[in-house]
Amino acid sequence: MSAYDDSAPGLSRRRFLGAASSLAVAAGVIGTGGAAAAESLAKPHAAARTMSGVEPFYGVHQGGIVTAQQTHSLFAALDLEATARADVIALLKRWTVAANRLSRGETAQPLAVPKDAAPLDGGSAEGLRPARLTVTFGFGPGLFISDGKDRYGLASRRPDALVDLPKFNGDQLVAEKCGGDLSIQVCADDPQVAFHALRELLALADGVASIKWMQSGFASPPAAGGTGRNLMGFKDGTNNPATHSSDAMNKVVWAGDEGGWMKEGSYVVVRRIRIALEHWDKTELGFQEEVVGRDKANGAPLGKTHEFDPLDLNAEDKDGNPVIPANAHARLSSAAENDGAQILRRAYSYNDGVGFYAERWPPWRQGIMLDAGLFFVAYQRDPRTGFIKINKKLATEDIMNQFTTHVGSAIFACPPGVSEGSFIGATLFEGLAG
Ligand SMILES: C=CC1=C(C)c2cc3[nH]c(cc4nc(cc5[nH]c(cc1n2)c(C)c5CCC(=O)O)C(CCC(=O)O)=C4C)c(C)c3C=C
Ligand SMILES: [Fe+2]
Repeated sequence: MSAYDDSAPGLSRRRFLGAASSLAVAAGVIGTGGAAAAESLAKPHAAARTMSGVEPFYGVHQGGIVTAQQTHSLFAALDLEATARADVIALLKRWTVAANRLSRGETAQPLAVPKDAAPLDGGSAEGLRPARLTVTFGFGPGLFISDGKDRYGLASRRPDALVDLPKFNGDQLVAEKCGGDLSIQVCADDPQVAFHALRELLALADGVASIKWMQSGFASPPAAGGTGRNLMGFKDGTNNPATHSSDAMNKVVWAGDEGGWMKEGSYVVVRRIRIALEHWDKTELGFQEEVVGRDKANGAPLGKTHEFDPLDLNAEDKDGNPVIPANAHARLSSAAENDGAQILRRAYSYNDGVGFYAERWPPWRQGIMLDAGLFFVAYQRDPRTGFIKINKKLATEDIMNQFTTHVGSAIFACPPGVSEGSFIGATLFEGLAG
């Protein structure tokens, strides 16, 4: 049975209801365990990585960050329409209750309504398994200040680390795929469970916030286990910091005392990066490996044998040239080349069909190209010393830029996890009137 085998004796969403409360109790115990929680969330037993697995919603940290990556993801950014802070808080309370229910395999709201009323849950996940659903909420800069206006009296609580992202060299950002006041990322091992959850959460936002953009993604685990591959065919995620190490996560991912109300939360930067796959697929294998700086088959750093061997950035070939080229992606993104900067990557590949292109120069080619690539998702304790630091270098020097274009971009503060009886983002509003 593979780690994702659905034939394991499991519970459907309906049958699951009875078992959910005892699991929720167990989740509460894990959730108060701090470092232990991070460790157990990051390394689920193989049995838990079935469609029947439940990821607890309540805990010190939000799920979906150090959680072992699910196979499907939907990331949605919303714009706030509410004029009153109380309406925002009420939405966050509704989302909390619903996200907890959904992650346990229940409907977003109880179903009992009369025949002449619309059901409170669309029912598209009825009979499906919980599929390790996680819901991760984020607050964009617009929650704190929008068009210079302090709409909700929260401007003074904007975290210093929640900066507006600078324009990077080569950015081709499309406004419709950028920004947002709030974010919801749902991840699950079943795409229907993920979409159902997102739909229900969006419905609960009616009149308070509306969707601005959405990005779907997929990440398939290899049959033999280990690191998955991106659409370029390379193992992607090898040199991520260890999610099972609470020391590493406290250093790289979770905000500390400096974060104030964000303590135990994290900052997410997302980038929709289109990859010229037609061009890449015609590129010689040896050059592909020089672009990445790693062996395509086994993921080892160039000059090394095994995937997890450390990069030797000083190694030279017999002619004195660096074994890992000066402009290789793995070199330029490494901590050693970025004053120690590190991020936790949790990217998903995307496939959005095809798009038309026309070149305005001889020989005047036009045609259809795949619209596919990487939905890059990076968590960090501080984006200024994380994503921004690393991407400044990549944007100007990375040879991979020949094949990639950043078309979407956003940043969100993902508040700490929720304890039972509280609501997502509660620490932001502590001590404020109303
Ligand atoms: C600013 C951060 C990064 C962007 C943007 C980015 C885009 C991007 N990356 C790949 C594929 C790979 N990336 C790999 C390593 C890697 N990438 C980043 C950062 C960004 N990548 C970091 C910090 C690292 C780790 C560097 C290190 O310490 O060794 C790899 C190698 C395998 C691995 O370690 O994961 C691949 C492959 C693509 C396709 C892409 C945009 C489309
Ligand atoms: Fe990368």
